[in-house]
Amino acid sequence: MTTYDIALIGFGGVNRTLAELIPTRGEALRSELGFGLRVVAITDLRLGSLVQPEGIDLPVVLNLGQGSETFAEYGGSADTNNESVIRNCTANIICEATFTNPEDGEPAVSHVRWALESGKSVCTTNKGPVALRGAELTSLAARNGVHFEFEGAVMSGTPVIRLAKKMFAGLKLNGFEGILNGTSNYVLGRMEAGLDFEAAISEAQALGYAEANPAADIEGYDVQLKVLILANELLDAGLELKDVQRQGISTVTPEDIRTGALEGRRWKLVGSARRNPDGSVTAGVSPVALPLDHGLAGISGATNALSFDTDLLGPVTVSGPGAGRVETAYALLSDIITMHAASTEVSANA
Ligand SMILES: NC(=O)c1ccc[n+]([C@@H]2O[C@H](COP(=O)([O-])OP(=O)(O)OC[C@H]3O[C@@H](n4cnc5c(N)ncnc54)[C@H](O)[C@@H]3O)[C@@H](O)[C@H]2O)c1
Ligand SMILES: N[C@@H](CCO)C(=O)O
Repeated sequence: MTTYDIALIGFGGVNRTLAELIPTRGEALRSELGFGLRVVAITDLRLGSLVQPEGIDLPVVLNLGQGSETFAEYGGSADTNNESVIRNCTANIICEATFTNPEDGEPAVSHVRWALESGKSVCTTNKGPVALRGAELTSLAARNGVHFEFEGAVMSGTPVIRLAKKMFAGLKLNGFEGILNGTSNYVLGRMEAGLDFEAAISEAQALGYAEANPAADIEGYDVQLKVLILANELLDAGLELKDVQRQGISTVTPEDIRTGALEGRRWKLVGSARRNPDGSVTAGVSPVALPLDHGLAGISGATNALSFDTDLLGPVTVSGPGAGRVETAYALLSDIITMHAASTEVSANA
């Protein structure tokens, strides 16, 4: 039985939930999928770092983080020591779930680079490294014979990136449009129900949907990164962040929402990309008042939906959770399952 040792970089909502899933889903993983998981290192800005090659006692560390205590009181350090932990710990897989930085992706880009350079596979839900350094990190992983997986960077655990890459073979993808931010979709829905903007954002934060700085959700930065990821991964668009036009929902007023409702329209934040006749790709994100019979108009709460425009099937739409701690932790698990399946295939063919 294979056991993968993992390191959790960032111990907030997503990686904590992964740490909760490991004991609860551990038996099913072992019996159904043929591998076990053991956490051997954790780093976090507030807690510091803890490295235990024999395996960290997860129930103990899951109780930390409410007060001012750090890992120093548990045999670790109050400093994150990210580079040394990532490079030197015994983990096979690094799960990167620190804050998304929409400007340059740091320090997560460095976290991923250190891991891949030291022969460790990486799964991440962090959009920064994937959107801003995706091609470079994918090729670094290939050069080092390890994996770089990031399904949770778009639509949390709902499979869209792997699904499109694996299942659309033989089809031509002309573009996509979708609702790709759970927080703004939740906020627009709550405003439609009469709640004010700030109260709706507070609710989305409490539910674990919002970014550390919710302006990233509200001003469209989060969807801009997701559109960039999808355009480059699925349309081979070769775009940079500045090529994706961005407008968020802060300009949508309660009055716009009321007027839209009277006209049979619903405001949604829509991210899209389309291949032009000359082969180039136009991509962007903006709020749109969709007619109620539009396929995306009925997507509510933190649910997301992505409609792919294919040549032989026409539109193919995937809908599911776009945010949430459990949903996103599952994305990391699905990345590890993918890595395991790839390793098993290699061994079978050897
Ligand atoms: N929560 C969701 O629904 C969701 C969905 C998809 C993707 N994501 C992405 O997943 C990542 C994690 O999300 P989350 O909800 O867990 O966020 P969070 O804010 O709850 O947790 C992030 C954690 O990272 C830690 N951290 C920040 N910088 C660090 C550093 N340099 N070194 C070590 N630790 C550091 C913070 O202390 C915090 O505990 C983010 O990039 C987010 O964009 C989240
Ligand atoms: N803050 C993001 C998390 C998922 O990337 C959202 O609300 O969709």
